Amino acid sequence: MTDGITDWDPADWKKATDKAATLAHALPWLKKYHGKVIVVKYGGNAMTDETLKRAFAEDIVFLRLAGFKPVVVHGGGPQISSMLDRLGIESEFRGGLRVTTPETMEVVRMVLTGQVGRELVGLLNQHGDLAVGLSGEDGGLFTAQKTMPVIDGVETDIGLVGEVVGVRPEAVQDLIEAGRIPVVSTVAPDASGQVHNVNADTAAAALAVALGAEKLLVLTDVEGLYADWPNSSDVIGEISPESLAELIPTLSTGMIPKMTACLKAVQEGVKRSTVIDGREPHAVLLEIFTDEGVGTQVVPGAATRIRTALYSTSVEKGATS
Ligand SMILES: Nc1ncnc2c1ncn2[C@@H]1O[C@H](COP(=O)(O)OP(=O)(O)O)[C@@H](O)[C@H]1O
Ligand SMILES: CC(=O)N[C@@H](CCC(=O)OP(=O)(O)O)C(=O)O
Repeated sequence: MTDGITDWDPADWKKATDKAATLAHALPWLKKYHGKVIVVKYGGNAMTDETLKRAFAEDIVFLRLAGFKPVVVHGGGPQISSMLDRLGIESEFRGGLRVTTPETMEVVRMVLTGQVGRELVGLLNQHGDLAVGLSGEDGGLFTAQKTMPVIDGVETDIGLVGEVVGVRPEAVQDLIEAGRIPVVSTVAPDASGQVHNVNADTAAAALAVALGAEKLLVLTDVEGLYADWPNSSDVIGEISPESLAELIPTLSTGMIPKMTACLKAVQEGVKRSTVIDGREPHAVLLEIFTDEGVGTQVVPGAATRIRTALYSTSVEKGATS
């Protein structure tokens, strides 16, 4: 009789050994990032699909349980536009930034802190109640100053839009030290208490600098920075801050604040910033645990490296947003 003795199915054994090999391969990155702060900016355009949102939450909780210190800064541009639309208020962007009247500001604050941030905290907390939401108004986190972007060579008033001029990261640091995952929405008061709408890429960069983050990861809805958008799907894999500074004036739409934020983060001490495609399930883990990385990395001293797109539909998908 052989009761109680079972054999491995060869297919299951192969799966188990593959899993062990994958985990062992992760060791260098686990060592590299253990105890390090990684600021992850989750753009509204990457939040459209429920499966992707759940995969994002899994990645962030994975990083935290693996000993990293992830901090999420979220956007919500499309969600704000959709709410404004429902309320019959038109959305207007100048230089990639939303023209923000006092009425629009009320909607921005409601959607970012009351809807998008809440949803993300809920998704993360399905894995163990680690996430805590806060906004730039909490604990003096951000101080904003009205910004007047130069558009077509002219300083332009676009309303209650701010840039971050001060960060008091203590509230976020307290949460990190308590083992929590901070989830930050980017509404920020100026010195008089008037709340301003701050582009989430800009705010994420300011927070990454203030926290001394190892990395700023920016999730969006394209494979990275296209070298010749919208004509070709060649992606800039790696670029130095100096070369990026030369390129930024030639960029359009949301890529202007995004790449400016990546540049500023690296210029002010973050080791590298990377734009990755949030439409790819588990994009965060893919970026962190691969040699080449994915997306576009801004790294001091890098020679510009251009590669063909990993999937050919990138430009068409990106160009629709
Ligand atoms: N050179 C470029 N490379 C990639 N995307 C670009 C480029 N120029 C403009 N874009 C546009 O920028 C968009 C991303 O910015 P944005 O819509 O603000 O994203 P998010 O909501 O993730 O912050 C892309 O979907 C694409 O349409
Ligand atoms: C000033 C400004 O443009 N603020 C943005 C804030 C949200 C954001 O940045 O969201 P994404 O990351 O999804 O683009 C806005 O109102 O849309």
